[in-house]
Order: sequence, then structure tokens, then C-alpha cells
Amino acid sequence: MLTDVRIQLNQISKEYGTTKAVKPFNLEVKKGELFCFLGPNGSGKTTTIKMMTGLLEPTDGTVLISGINMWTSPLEAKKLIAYVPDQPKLYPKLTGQEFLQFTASIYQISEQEFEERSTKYVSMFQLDQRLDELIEAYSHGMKQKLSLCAALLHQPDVLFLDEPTVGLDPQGAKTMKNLLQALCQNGMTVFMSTHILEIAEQMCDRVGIIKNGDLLTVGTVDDLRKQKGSMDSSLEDLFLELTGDTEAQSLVREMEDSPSSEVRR
Ligand SMILES: Nc1ncnc2c1ncn2[C@@H]1O[C@H](COP(=O)(O)OP(=O)(O)OP(=O)(O)O)[C@@H](O)[C@H]1O
Repeated sequence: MLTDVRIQLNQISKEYGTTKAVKPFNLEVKKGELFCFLGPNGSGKTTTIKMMTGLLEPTDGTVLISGINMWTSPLEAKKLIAYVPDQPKLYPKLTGQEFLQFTASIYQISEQEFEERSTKYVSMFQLDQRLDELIEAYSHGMKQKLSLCAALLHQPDVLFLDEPTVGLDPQGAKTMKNLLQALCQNGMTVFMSTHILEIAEQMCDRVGIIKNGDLLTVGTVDDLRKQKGSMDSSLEDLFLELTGDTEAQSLVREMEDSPSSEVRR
């Protein structure tokens, strides 16, 4: 039976010794959806993404990508996805061009498809002039852009991104935003984690908020506003309320307001 569910998590969980990094939860993300995973530091975002991409074995539960079990059929499932981590580890002694060719050969992409797709993405991120340089000479942002270009070469069903805009300049972040929205309109599913609530608010179809390994809520930003009964709230207010960080936030505000923090001329 054909299904438009691209990511299906069934009671997935992860324990590191006695640390319950991710507590069991279910989640479905559909074809063409741009889903944002939000949570404070150490809440379990990277651990969840690593389980979804087959890099980490869940303690319990299953991950299905377009109906294929990531842990029991990893080769089949991994053909359908791409993952851009927050700190891409690329081969420093390859040039950007060699890295793209290497990635294309792993996914057995034809030469014509490689030319078309790599030219398109590389020029979008203005990497064309730097492709013949060794990756070790690239900045963090350039590595992220190259990693994204490589991830898109095989046109995955699902693209996973961990903190994609950290390290990108404003132009790069805008290009990334526009590109991700266009890819989703063409049927790709994007699952990304971010700390930047403005990005989540502007781009995402739905958000999931995780804290201490618990998936607290999932929905559109408007759903969250309705849940909280405050239609004027920003996602930042809702996030702070849900993750219980209001106390820390008001402390920061108090410090900002106190006379001792005023700028003296
Ligand atoms: N390899 C590991 N061994 C033991 N504990 C780990 C390991 N990796 C992560 N953890 C713990 O699991 C919990 C979730 O970590 P995770 O990296 O998934 O959080 P995160 O939401 O991605 O955080 P951040 O926003 O800071 O990147 C944390 O308590 C972390 O210390």
C-alpha cells in the first residue's frame, strides 16, 4: 500500500547507562513536510536524529523511513535519506569537487545527473570559485554548504539537518531557507533541529518540542498557541513556557533592567 508517511517513529527511546536521553515516543512526518525539532541543550535532539539516520541503535522502538526499517534494512533505508550534521566531518585532503564526485559515486549517480545537480547547488551557495581547493582550507560555513550540496545529489526522500544555519552568514542562511522550502514543495521531507526559534516559526509546517528526553508537544505554531490559549504569543514565549525556562528568562530580564547593568558614559 502506498503511504505518504516518510518518517515513522514507534516508541523510540535511548538510554546511555542510567541516563534516559530519549524517552519512548511516537511520531509521524509526512511527504513534503518541513518539521522542526526544538529543545534546550542536552534535551535529546541529536540522539533522536542519530537514531533516525541509523548512526545509533535505539534502546527500544523502531524507525521506519518510507516504511523501511532503518535498523533491520539499513542499506535500503539509507538510500532514501541524507544527513547533514552540525559539524560536518569531511575529508580534509579532498577538494570540494572530489568530495562531491566521491559522494556521487557512492550513490551511483549518473554523470549527467551529477553535472546538473552539483552545478545547480554549488552555484546557489556560491562555492563554484572554491571547488578546486582542499576542504581543509574551507571555513565552517563553507563545509556546511558543501555538505548540503553533497546531501542533495541523490535526491533523498528525507533530509535530516542538525542545526543547519549555525555558522552560515545571513545570505547563506537565506539561501538555505529558500532551498529547503522549495525542496519540500517538490515532495522532499525535511527534519531539522534548531535553536533559532525565528527560523522554526518562519519555515516549519510543524514543530516538536523536546525536554529532558520527553517529547512535550507536536503541532503547528498556531496549534501550540491554541493549546496555551495565547494567540499573540511568539514561539519563543511558548517554547520558554513549555520547557519551563521562564524563571531563567525573568532572571536575565531582571539583570538587564538592574541599574548596575546600565551602560555608563
Ligand atoms: N555518547 C553519550 N554517552 C552518554 N551520554 C550521552 C551521550 N551522548 C549524549 N548523551 C547525553 O544524552 C542527553 C541528550 O544529548 P543530545 O546530544 O541528544 O542533546 P541535544 O538536544 O542534541 O543537545 P544540544 O542542543 O546541546 O546539542 C544529554 O544528557 C547528553 O549528555
